Amino acid sequence: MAAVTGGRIVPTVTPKLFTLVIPHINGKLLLGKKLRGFGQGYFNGFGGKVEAGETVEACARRELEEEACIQSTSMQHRGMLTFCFHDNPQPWQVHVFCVAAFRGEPGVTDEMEPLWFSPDSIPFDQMWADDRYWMPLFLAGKTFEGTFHFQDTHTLVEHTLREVDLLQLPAGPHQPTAVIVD
Ligand SMILES: CNc1ncnc2c1ncn2[C@@H]1O[C@H](COP(=O)(O)OP(=O)(O)OP(=O)(O)O)[C@@H](O)[C@H]1O
Repeated sequence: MAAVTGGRIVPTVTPKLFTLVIPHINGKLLLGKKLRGFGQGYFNGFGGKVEAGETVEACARRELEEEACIQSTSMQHRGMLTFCFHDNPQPWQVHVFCVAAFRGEPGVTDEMEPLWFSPDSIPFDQMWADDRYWMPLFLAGKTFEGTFHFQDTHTLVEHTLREVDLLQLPAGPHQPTAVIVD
């Protein structure tokens, strides 16, 4: 993809889309211990890559069901996080959802082991380095946007974070585009 700026053609890289879904009910958070794949061993919300033809919201619902065995009955889009990795030209755009109610009983899957945490026992030392920055806004019911730069995948070197009034979801079903790196 390329953008035209002041008569010059500037190559841009379309971010890869992800979801991150966190039930927050009666003051407690449901997080999952990742049992395999990217971020194995970390506690995180539930989520994953948005598939071709899928909306971001549909991905959030699907991942919650696949990874925690529950179905959201009340979900709110609360954050947009951009992760930039020094060794990867394609940034990740992660849409964070808060689940206020669900059907079913959280259960362990081959990917995640769900556990409830009170706000003062969130295991930040076993979580992604960005989580400790935006989680207070999430817990306070705020809507937020942030960009986090990682070196060597796990080392956070720089970030920006701000509250926003409104977040925009990408319109319609996801249509991945080829990454062009200049
Ligand atoms: C760098 N700092 C980060 N901080 C907080 N959360 C992060 C994160 N980096 C990735 N995440 C989340 O981790 C999940 C990975 O998803 P991931 O398992 O790779 O996707 P998916 O389930 O589609 O893949 P498989 O089908 O298992 O290969 C996904 O929710 C994504 O938002």
